[in-house]
Amino acid sequence: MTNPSSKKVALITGASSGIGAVYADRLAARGYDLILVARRADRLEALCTQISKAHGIKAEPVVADLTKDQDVARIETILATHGDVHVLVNNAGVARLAPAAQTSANDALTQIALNITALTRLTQAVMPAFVARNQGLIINIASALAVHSLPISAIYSGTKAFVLQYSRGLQQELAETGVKVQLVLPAATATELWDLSGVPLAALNKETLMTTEHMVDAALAGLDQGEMITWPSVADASLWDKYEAARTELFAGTQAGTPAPRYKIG
Ligand SMILES: NC(=O)C1=CN([C@@H]2O[C@H](COP(=O)(O)OP(=O)(O)OC[C@H]3O[C@@H](n4cnc5c(N)ncnc54)[C@H](OP(=O)(O)O)[C@@H]3O)[C@@H](O)[C@H]2O)C=CC1
Ligand SMILES: N[C@@H](C=O)C(=O)O
Repeated sequence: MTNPSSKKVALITGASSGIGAVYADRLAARGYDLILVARRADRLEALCTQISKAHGIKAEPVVADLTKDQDVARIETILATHGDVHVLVNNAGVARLAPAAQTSANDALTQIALNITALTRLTQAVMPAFVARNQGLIINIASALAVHSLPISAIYSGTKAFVLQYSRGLQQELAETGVKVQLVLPAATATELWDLSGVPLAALNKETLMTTEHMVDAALAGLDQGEMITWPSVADASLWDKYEAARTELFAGTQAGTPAPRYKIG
């Protein structure tokens, strides 16, 4: 598939609501044509009409259920062959917040399929074209829960920890190329995700809740400032540096080759 206008295209997953819909608006305002992916065709079509009028760009809805193999394969094909896709926003995600012991296998696998498998497949599909062009941007939406587990978030936190480590690894692999991977770790943001998760939005402390507009604008401001890891709500940026320093020291401590003395072995 080739775009005859050769305009830069951003493909955004989970664009039918919440954070993804605001990314669509903001990237259109920056001049990108859009491919918007989600399951709800009516929402996608309305958004494409509204955004293309507002910003004078082309916006195409692509209906896909990214927990289904054939639907992910269709999006992989677009990413691998389109030629004008310069930005992939891996935003589609789902949370089912409940103790793991009370979570059905289906709910667990849905979170893994969407938050991990689809994100990985789409990233892997677009990377060869980006690397060949030595240009491209992948924005991976993780969560503050990537570094924190609650008694109701074992599976969700696990999926977001994957996004964190996968993105960090890619950043190192691609460091000498023109391909950028931005990892975004939002905290609670006011979206439909909450009511679907089992924890109603109304139950959250409003003071800890960010608007979607603030979240996306902060993430894009971080990107413009050259950040590859963006914590939209964290005021003290040195906290991540300290976390990284402690993590690096811990990893170095594992490279001993013998049991730690406290285990009194041999
Ligand atoms: N809200 C929050 O507090 C936080 C959210 N995040 C992350 O932000 C991202 C966006 O979530 P948010 O905007 O909050 O939530 P929303 O529920 O508003 O948006 C989720 C989007 O994902 C799409 N989606 C869900 N299931 C599928 C599927 N099977 N196939 C394709 N698309 C699907 C939905 O569209 P449709 O139903 O039409 O398919 C929707 O567009 C997620 O990755 C989430 O984990 C991270 C931290 C905090
Ligand atoms: N999606 C939210 C809740 O689980 C989050 O990531 O904070």
